[in-house]
Amino acid sequence: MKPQDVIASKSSLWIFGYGSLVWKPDFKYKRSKVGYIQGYKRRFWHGDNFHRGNDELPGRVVTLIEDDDASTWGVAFEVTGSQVEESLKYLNVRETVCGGYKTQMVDFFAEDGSQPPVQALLYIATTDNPLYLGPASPEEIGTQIAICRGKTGHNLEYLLRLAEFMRKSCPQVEDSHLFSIEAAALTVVSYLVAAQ
Ligand SMILES: N[C@@H](CCC(=O)N[C@@H](CS)C(=O)NCC(=O)O)C(=O)O
Repeated sequence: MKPQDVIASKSSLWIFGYGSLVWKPDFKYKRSKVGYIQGYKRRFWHGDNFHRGNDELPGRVVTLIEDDDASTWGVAFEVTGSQVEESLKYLNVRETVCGGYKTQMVDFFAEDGSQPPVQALLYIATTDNPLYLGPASPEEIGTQIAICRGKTGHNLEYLLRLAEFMRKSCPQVEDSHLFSIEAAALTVVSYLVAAQ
């Protein structure tokens, strides 16, 4: 059986989100927990020519970059029964077909320590992905996000919703990468508004 078939045959599965999934899972799930994964840092280094950008002006969305000293906070969603296949089918289109992400299993640690770590599926866009854009300054990334939009909406919404989630649900986490890009994007927006 292919790994995807093994996963889809499970009666229960945890799916970890760290980007748009934290604020817009858009699939049915039994329960969710805020928590983190170890060994990865979240970076706005993945391009998006569908949801939040297009071929001429690709947007910037997050992916995970391996870093033994880092952890990334987000939300894990438990899907059970028919929700497993339904969520995987939906996410395959949203994440893999439209977004260039691939699946990977990691250990998820719930914030409340209510359970030992559980294996969770996540979607990651690796550096060999044709949409990978790589590192850039907060100002460059913020400017790109401030001016891009795609079929799902503005790239700015993607950024601000993630920043809002981190402030509300993970206030103890200082994500300088995320918040420096947010500040840069809002500065660009203020200039664009003033120039009108
Ligand atoms: N895989 C990450 C990132 C997911 C992500 O942002 N994927 C994009 C695909 S490029 C998406 O679903 N966008 C939908 C949207 O922007 O509303 C997560 O777990 O949240």
